[in-house]
Amino acid sequence: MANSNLKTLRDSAAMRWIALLLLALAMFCSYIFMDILSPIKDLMLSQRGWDSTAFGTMQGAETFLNVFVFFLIFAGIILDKMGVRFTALLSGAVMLVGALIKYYAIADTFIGSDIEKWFTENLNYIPGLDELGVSPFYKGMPASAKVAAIGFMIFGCGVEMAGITVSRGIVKWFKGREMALAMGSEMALARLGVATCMIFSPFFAKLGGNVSVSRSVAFGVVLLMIALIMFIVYFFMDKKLDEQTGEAEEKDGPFKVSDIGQILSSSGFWLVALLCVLYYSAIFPFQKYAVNMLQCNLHLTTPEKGSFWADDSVTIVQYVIMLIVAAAGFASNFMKKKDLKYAMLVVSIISLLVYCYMGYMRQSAEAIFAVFPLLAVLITPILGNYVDHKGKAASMLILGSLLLIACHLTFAFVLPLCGNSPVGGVVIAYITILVLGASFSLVPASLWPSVPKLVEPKIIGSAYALIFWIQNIGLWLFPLLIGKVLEGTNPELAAKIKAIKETTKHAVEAGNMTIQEANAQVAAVSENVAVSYNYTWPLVMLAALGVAAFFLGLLLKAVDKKKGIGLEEPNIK
Ligand SMILES: NCCCC[C@H](N)C(=O)NCC(=O)O
Repeated sequence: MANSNLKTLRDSAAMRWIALLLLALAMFCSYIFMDILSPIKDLMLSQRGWDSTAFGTMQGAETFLNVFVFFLIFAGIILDKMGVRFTALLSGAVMLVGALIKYYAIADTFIGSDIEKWFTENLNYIPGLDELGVSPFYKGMPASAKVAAIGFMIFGCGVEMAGITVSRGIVKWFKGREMALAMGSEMALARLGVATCMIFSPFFAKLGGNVSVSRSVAFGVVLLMIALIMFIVYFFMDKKLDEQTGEAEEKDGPFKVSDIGQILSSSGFWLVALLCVLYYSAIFPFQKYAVNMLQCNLHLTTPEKGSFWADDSVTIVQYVIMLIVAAAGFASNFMKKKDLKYAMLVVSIISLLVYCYMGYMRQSAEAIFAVFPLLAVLITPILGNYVDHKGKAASMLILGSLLLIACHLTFAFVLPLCGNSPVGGVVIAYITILVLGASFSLVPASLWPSVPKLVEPKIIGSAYALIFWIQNIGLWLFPLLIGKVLEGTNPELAAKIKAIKETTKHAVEAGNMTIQEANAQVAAVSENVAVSYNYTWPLVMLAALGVAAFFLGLLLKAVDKKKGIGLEEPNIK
């Protein structure tokens, strides 16, 4: 047994935070790749001949192996059996392999290749899965979308494995210290990754005036190489720590698969897992539709080409301002002097207001929505710090759910009333998105650091994996449900497209119209339809998830009090 008085790497604050930085930077890069195609859906449709179904099916493939082949469960077992550093390297490599496959699918060299031919003719039907409606491929899906889906499935395994590994790694280095602050900081950087992706993916795709979607994916691949390097450096730090501690955690009670039963028998675990799936299902799937929801409600008018606000350099300036918001807000957590702390916060808040103003002037739904992860960047570490020193994690989960309900109901019932008031509409949208961002800080900052209080250290990896698995079911299901509710409650829009397709088809057949004219008319109607959806019912459905999460939060607080789990207690005593 190692001498517990020995000074180890994690006793040094600098070393602990360097370890965190390595893990968090790797997650920052991974979150950028995760959404790399989301902001360039229109380009995928025009450059690669995909349609919305192909795009949605490819995006949904991310969770496929995790949910239906139980990869996440295996990932948890691998993590608990093999330890953090091995699993970190493995997840980094798996992410990179998946990303390279996706890159190849999108690259110009794929077009006209034998592989494209093969995939066009094959992989149309997966017996069993088609009947269940969960197949990641379908007949008529473009070959590039099929191969991209395969790559994204593999990447999805890697990124979720990385997620649980990083959480486990943070517990290893920070337990009994600033654990929630560390987790909050890691998540803050991940949120910055999402905001970075929203801005830079379209930027790279359109760089220099010629459109290349593969350039965006290549940018993501380079970042994943950097993520792997971060994990390699972390490997050596983690090894050194284990040499110093004699791997005490692992040796005191080696992990057995049967230990998982212990997790499943904990009522606290189930409440946290259910709360997690309900809450995150109302956030991540919403994120995929939010830009379109804003376009439908706010009737934004893009600035004229060539005008100041339409210039690419404004995008870069806005991103730099975003970095100032994040850096000043984050640094304020570490300022010992009160004056300096408040000065940093003021800088951060003023920069946030400037950012919002620019988003309004650019009339860009993407830029307006990019403020969502931004507030989370700013306050997740602050809330993590609060959990470390004051506790109240269960209460924060309840408050986060309440804010979620309020925001989705505002989007559903208040925003549609603002369509004719451009300034009022954007102001309400910003306030609601910022409050949602606050909710998205409250819940993650209190939920993830609570898991180590529910299970023994040797099974933390499996506990995180089980929660992620349950969460992934929601992340797979709810984007589909939102789409279905949206189509079901806006039948006139689908009818409009059907009608124009039929009218133009007849006109072409009768020789009254050229195919080009017909396509232009269909495109014009589709463009108009795309910004005309009424989002009320999908948003009510998401608010209902918030209501269920709210009641689970109340129950969790009661169970915590009865069983003395300590969720309301601070991490640092
Ligand atoms: N697009 C999938 C996102 C996966 C998120 C991951 N399982 C998770 O919950 N991470 C923690 C977080 O708050 O982002």
